[in-house]
Amino acid sequence: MGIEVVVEGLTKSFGRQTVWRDVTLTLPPGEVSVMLGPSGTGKTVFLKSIIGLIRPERGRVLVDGVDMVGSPERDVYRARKLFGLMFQDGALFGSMHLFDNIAFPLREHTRKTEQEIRRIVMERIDMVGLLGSEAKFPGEISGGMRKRAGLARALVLDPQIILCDEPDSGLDPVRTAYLSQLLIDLNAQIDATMLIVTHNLDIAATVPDNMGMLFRGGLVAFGPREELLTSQEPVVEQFLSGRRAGPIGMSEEKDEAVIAREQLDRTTVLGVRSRNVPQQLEPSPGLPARAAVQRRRQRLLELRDGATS
Ligand SMILES: Nc1ncnc2c1ncn2[C@@H]1O[C@H](COP(=O)(O)OP(=O)(O)OP(=O)(O)O)[C@@H](O)[C@H]1O
Repeated sequence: MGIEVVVEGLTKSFGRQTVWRDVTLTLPPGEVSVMLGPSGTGKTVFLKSIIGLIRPERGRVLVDGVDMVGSPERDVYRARKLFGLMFQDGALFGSMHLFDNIAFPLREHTRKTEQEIRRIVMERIDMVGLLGSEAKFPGEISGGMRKRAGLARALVLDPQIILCDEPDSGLDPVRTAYLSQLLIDLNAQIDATMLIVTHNLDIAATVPDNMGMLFRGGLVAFGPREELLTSQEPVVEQFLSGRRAGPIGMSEEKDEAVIAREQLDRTTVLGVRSRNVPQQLEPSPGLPARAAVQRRRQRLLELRDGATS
């Protein structure tokens, strides 16, 4: 089962620019969470802070007893092995074919034999639907396949926490839909805690158990999908409904084209801008049910009972 990630009072600045202040949230074990937010609000910096690649000035990120912000580098390095990281562009080595790209972390960080490495790599290649493409080079395959290869590489060390930075960037709507299904299928198969940073409202509406939103230097909301998708919070509501009027404006470092594309996304995803909660994706037929669903139900019941007692 995935590991809980507890973020407490996290503040990060670059010089005089505070990216975000006092961010507190918990990624529940094995659940899928999405972090939304206009461009430049610090979503990538947040991911990097969770894995200890960026050290915020204040706060803690607790992972398996290690504070990724304040613990000694050797402890952070050890805890980092619990993570799988999928970068925007797949971050593949152009000179290696897919098999070697995906095998790279195993050859770098373990003493496994080539036979074991082959078994693991082929299993992960199968999981992301790339069987038969292992001898291809990144330059010979589509953007969607490169993303899936990046995901396969993020999976080889059996991560208990998976961080995905804009997994949909550059993908058409159909490929994005396949990717959404793949993320849910992976969660059903490996029960890892997942955090996905995205602008894509289709992913936000159908994939995660929990959603959060960063805006103008802070976390405006984080909670169960049902709450966020029906939220009256002006920033969240505007972002999810795609209206121009509202607190999110041109100052959020977007150009007209980005705004137009995002608005198109939102209209399509949420249908006639209804505030109904879209259905969450289920694992593909033949796969196990997501263990997180039952745990989450229990967790939310306990939260509700705690609030009413
Ligand atoms: N190493 C760095 N040094 C200085 N400033 C940085 C550094 N990394 C990020 N920033 C700044 O922090 C802010 C947040 O950047 P970040 O990439 O996290 O935004 P984002 O929300 O992921 O944006 P996008 O959605 O466009 O990818 C930006 O203003 C960026 O310029």
